[in-house]
Amino acid sequence: MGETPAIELTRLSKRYGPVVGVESLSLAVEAGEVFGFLGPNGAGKTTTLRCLVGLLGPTSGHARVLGLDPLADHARLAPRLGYLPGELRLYPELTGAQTLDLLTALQRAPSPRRRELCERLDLSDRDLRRPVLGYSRGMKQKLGLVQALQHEPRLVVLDEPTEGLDPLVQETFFALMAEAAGAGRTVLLSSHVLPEVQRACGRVAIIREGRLVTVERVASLREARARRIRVTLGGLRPGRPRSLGDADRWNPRWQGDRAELLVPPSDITATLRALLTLPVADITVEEAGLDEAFLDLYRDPAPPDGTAPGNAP
Ligand SMILES: Nc1ncnc2c1ncn2[C@@H]1O[C@H](COP(=O)(O)OP(=O)(O)OP(=O)(O)O)[C@@H](O)[C@H]1O
Repeated sequence: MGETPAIELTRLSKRYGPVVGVESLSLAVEAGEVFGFLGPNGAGKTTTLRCLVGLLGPTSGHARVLGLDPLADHARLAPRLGYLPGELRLYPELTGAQTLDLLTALQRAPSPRRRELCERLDLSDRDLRRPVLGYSRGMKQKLGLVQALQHEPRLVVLDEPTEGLDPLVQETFFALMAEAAGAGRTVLLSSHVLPEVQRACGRVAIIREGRLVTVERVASLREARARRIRVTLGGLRPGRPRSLGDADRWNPRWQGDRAELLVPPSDITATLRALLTLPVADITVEEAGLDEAFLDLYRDPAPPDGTAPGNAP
């Protein structure tokens, strides 16, 4: 693409004393991408996002955001960056409108989209005149989204953006993401919910225990999903140990004489060959759900050197 990446992490590590937040994370997000950052609880998503927006400094390695250093160039980045933290802390006595004014001042930029966003996210003028102390969780999240997008930033960093939003508002959120992508803005969205990322993002990084597991196009993640084999064996003697021979390495789950196993597509032929040497009464093969493919990635052992395959746009 030739352009400076919107986000560039180079062996970024952040430790909290002895605790690893993230470890040697290298990643590039191109301008105009809607990029997902996916991982289980405690994987290091929030830590990475905080390093990107200049709220945390890395222990080693570095981050470049829109070609700038998030800490040293914070003032230059502020107008071009929108950030929705995972735990939005607001001053309870300020009204919604005062909160947005305060955040506008910190963004050092006008907020041409505020009214439109409030309307689309169903935050009425009456709501905006109330102190946020009385806001529901969903209303706070909507206010958070308005402030993250109101100044039309080049890059939007969203930590678990749909938390607390009802399904109707989630639809508006997805529409906003599609529009941002259409307008050439870059979005980085962290989540532990795969369908959300699948819907909004073109590429996704999967992170676990502070390390990058893989960076994939969402479409490839679908293709790479495991196959589920269900096999029924004939002639098993009660009380005798059950085995699928070589296919036991896929940890079959047994129920009577029937076993179920999840196998990566690359191993499906070899596994079927191994199974067909057994007294098979019945066998079926189908694609596993996308969630299961994703859980497989969560469970895989981390690569020893912190590198990950497929880290190319
Ligand atoms: N301020 C802190 N002090 C000590 N350890 C921390 C701190 N913040 C995060 N950690 C640790 O760093 C690791 C990564 O945490 P982080 O919050 O970045 O993960 P996450 O992927 O955002 O998790 P979640 O999905 O639960 O929000 C965890 O082990 C966490 O306990």
